[in-house]
Amino acid sequence: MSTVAVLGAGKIGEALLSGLLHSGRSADELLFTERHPDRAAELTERYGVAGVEVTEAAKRADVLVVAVKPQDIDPVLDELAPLVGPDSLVVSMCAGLPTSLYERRLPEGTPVVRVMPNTPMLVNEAMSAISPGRHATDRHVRVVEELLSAVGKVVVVPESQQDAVTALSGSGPAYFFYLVEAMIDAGILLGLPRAVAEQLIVQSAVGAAKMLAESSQHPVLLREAVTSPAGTTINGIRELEKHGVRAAMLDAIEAARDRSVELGKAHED
Ligand SMILES: NC(=O)C1=CN([C@@H]2O[C@H](COP(=O)(O)OP(=O)(O)OC[C@H]3O[C@@H](n4cnc5c(N)ncnc54)[C@H](O)[C@@H]3O)[C@@H](O)[C@H]2O)C=CC1
Ligand SMILES: O=C(O)[C@@H]1CCC=N1
Repeated sequence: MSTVAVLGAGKIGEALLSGLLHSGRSADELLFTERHPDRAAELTERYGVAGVEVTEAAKRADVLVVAVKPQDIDPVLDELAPLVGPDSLVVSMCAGLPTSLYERRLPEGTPVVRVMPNTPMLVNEAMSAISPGRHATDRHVRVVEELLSAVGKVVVVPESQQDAVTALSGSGPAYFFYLVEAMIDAGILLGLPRAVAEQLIVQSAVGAAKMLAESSQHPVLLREAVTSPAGTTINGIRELEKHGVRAAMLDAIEAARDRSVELGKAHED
């Protein structure tokens, strides 16, 4: 088994470490770097994974997964440049950052694969989209596919689609959580105890997600099956339409895509 080092163990870095451990990987095959010592100590205590310096991570790991914020990428590239080369494999999970940025800043021929995962990796239900850079071969793509298949589903997409993917599945869980939050508030408005409202909505979300994943029916048909003629649901749908919820979703995801593009542009030469 290959050794994987996560560079920057924040929310997504932790989700990856935790998901890989869940999937049966041993803590000895995982490493991380983290600039905040308290955070590093917390993760080592929680998962038994060693926090190391980037030099050691580059020496010991077969796959280096960059999971710092896009705004923090410059020092990471400076640190990595003398430590990697054509025999390394660098995986970027940073929103917006193109593989060409890494290729420009790292030694010629360094293979880079861009990935957009999401936080359900914590429960082995991630959706990850991967795109090879200029020097990444089919073998590199397979290595990354195999790594991320352990923590969820994986698709390979052209890098030109990564900003859209980031807006849809990278940010997507936040929009579902937001909706759930709003529906729980509605339960409070109607006078239900908070704990009951939470249970009703969370289980409805789990059930709806399972139906989406497991039935072969289109979401429109699943919704129609809940919407009885002259019933309750259609009254609710009319309000959603009046408030432009569908248009709001289109605008929201377009705005997220635009921000991903902007994050990439901030690192153009
Ligand atoms: N949070 C999410 O749902 C998703 C995040 N991403 C991407 O993952 C990356 C990380 O995002 P989050 O985990 O949310 O951010 P975060 O802020 O929680 O984690 C980043 C971590 O990197 C550490 N760090 C920064 N510079 C470092 C350095 N030079 N050396 C070692 N550690 C360093 C920070 O201390 C922090 O713990 C971002 O680029 C984001 O676009 C991608 C998909 C989903
Ligand atoms: O909000 C962000 O920038 C990151 C990327 C996708 C999800 N979270």
